[in-house]
Amino acid sequence: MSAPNTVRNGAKIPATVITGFLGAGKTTLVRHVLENAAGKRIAIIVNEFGSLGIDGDLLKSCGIAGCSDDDIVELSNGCICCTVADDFLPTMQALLDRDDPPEHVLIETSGLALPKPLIKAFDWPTIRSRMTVDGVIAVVDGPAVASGRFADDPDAIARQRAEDPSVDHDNPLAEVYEDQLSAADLIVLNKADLLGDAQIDALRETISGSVPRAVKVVAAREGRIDPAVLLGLLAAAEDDLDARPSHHDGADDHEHDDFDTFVVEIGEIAEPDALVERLKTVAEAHDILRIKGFVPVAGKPMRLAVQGVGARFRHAYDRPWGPAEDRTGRLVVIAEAGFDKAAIEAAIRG
Ligand SMILES: Nc1nc2c(ncn2[C@@H]2O[C@H](COP(=O)(O)OP(=O)(O)OP(=O)(O)O)[C@@H](O)[C@H]2O)c(=O)[nH]1
Repeated sequence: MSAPNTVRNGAKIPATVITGFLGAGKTTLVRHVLENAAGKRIAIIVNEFGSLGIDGDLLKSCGIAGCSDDDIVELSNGCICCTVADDFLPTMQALLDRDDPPEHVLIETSGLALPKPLIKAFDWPTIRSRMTVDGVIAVVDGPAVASGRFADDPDAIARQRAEDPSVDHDNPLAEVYEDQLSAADLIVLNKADLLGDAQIDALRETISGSVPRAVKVVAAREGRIDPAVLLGLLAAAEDDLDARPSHHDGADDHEHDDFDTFVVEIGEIAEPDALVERLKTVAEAHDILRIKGFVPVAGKPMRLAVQGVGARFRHAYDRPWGPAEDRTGRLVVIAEAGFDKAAIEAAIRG
């Protein structure tokens, strides 16, 4: 009997898990890897919290030679940490069973996903025999950390603990961020273009001091790190789970109900800059974490990709609207739960 086709010379297919909070630059980093893959056959699994597969769509429209739509698998509608058995494992199995299986698998988790349950899945016998986690890369939004986005307020925690001793954090973002960092074999301090040298040094020190073991922290712009480094960490993370503590260790399950998402549909807009100004104002007023999607602009055959992280926005035409696509704009909004959906929707529509 011949050996399974996925195990060549006894080697397992490496997988790299790319984690990091909403908007840190995970898709940007994945794109950089694909653009510099030097012919390596890479499959990508893209997971999103919202119900629209924006990241997968952005990667599919990237036009990179050798990167076909079949190599990009979208797992939308729920964080991968909670859908491991239902979505992730069958997807991985299908990739491995292809006639021409990938040489490397990149998994971009949602910005709210906890990486540990995903790494644990690689310890399951059916996957373990054929794959290994080469490394977990945590992408960090440098300016967001510098602004205290993920910081706990010790006084607030003390007050909450007095009422409920099981309270861990007062800031739900902190818990997700810390879990993502704790799981990492390499931390990419991204958006270095928005930071000064002294800030980068200080952040590197703070981050290094906050993780449970020595992990390299590398500053980057637009996720530009040599793929040979990113895809060659040889960490076998599935063998090393205890070194990656999670706030949810010991818990059977966890919830994402600290955060919520919805989609705003809008018609053709007249002018991109006016929309972006409106979005900035809404994002600030409602403390929105992430807005992203595609919008039709009057008179333009191309669709406008809009990306917002907090109140920082970028927009660019990415590809023409397809003949079968309705020219309806769809923007995914993600924020801490309890926001005023109707007010946000009205303000975005203008
Ligand atoms: N200034 C600056 N912007 C960046 C950098 N890297 C990424 N961005 C921008 O940050 C925004 C979010 O980047 P993405 O790569 O989509 O982030 P993500 O982590 O995949 O986002 P989610 O999947 O929604 O969590 C986009 O507008 C990017 O163009 C960087 O190094 N500098």
